[in-house]
Amino acid sequence: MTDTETSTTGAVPAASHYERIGGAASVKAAVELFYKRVLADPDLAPYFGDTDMEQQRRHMVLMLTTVLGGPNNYAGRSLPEAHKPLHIPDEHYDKVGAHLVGTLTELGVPADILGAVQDILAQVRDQVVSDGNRVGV
Ligand code: HEM
Repeated sequence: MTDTETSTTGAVPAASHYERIGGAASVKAAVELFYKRVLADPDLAPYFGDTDMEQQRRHMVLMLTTVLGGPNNYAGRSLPEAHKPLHIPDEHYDKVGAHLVGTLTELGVPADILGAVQDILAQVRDQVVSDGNRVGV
């Protein structure tokens, strides 16, 4: 048995992905690095032209915390509400996903947690991408 599984007595609960990567400080570091990468990407930066990046980072920290099994304090908009008006094509979704996975890889996140994040990226794609032209293009 690994130290991440629940013990047979049930006395030691399994650590969440959130706890295993180092909790709040690690998620905050990951989100900062992630948006640095996104804003340095000329295909993606224009989406964030009118966005308050402080607030954006706060929302993403809370969302990633929840996704990784930490405390659920996310109170932002739903993924479709936030993204459908942006008309994001699959190719830009793929780039954002690659930046997220690349960031987590760079920070040394274990492979099983990376796999779980990739599964979630596949599950929520339809809530984020949409057909049609990008606003302003
Ligand atoms: C799994 C993928 C994604 C997740 C989990 C995610 C998460 C979030 C969250 C939590 C917010 C804040 C919502 C709020 O303010 O209430 C947000 C907003 C935003 N996202 Fe994403 N996002 C994803 C993919 C993308 C992609 C692919 C793009 C662009 C290519 C993008 C562009 C934006 C922009 C521009 C905003 C801010 C909209 C505004 O300023 O009103 N997101 N996203």
